[in-house]
Amino acid sequence: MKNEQVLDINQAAELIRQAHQACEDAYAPYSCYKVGAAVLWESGRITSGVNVENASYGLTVCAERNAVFHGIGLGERRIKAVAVAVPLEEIPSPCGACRQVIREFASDCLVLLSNGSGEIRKTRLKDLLPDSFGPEFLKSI
Ligand SMILES: O=c1ccn([C@H]2C[C@H](O)[C@@H](CO)O2)c(=O)[nH]1
Ligand SMILES: [Zn+2]
Repeated sequence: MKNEQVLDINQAAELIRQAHQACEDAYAPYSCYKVGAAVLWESGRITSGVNVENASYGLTVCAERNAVFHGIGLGERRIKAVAVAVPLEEIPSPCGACRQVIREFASDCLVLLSNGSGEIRKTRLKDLLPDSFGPEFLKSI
């Protein structure tokens, strides 16, 4: 049940810092809504990502998914926590697609949402995506 563990305060601060730092490189020329995300894996590694928009709007990929996919490509499989940061007043909230992608690698995990003033909303994947569908459902097939 490692996913249920509470994060060390320094790890949480570092995760949020990396999400904010990533946010600076977000590519969001159409929405101008820049997002940075950082994922803490069970290994202790942190990967980050930004939203990448496209002139063909539907090809846009969120910061959260890019941060997760970066870790998967490095061999990571278990997410411990995710931080999402925006440089605005409104605290961000991951979209449904990103919640489901995080769910693939964590049945539950800490989710830290931070705005431009450094305010933090602390929540959990289970609260953001209740009664979720995940890999275990396919194990009996
Ligand atoms: O949690 C979120 C919400 C939105 N976006 C991106 C997608 C798009 O580029 C822009 C506006 O939706 O923000 C993210 O990266 N993460
Ligand atoms: Zn998303």
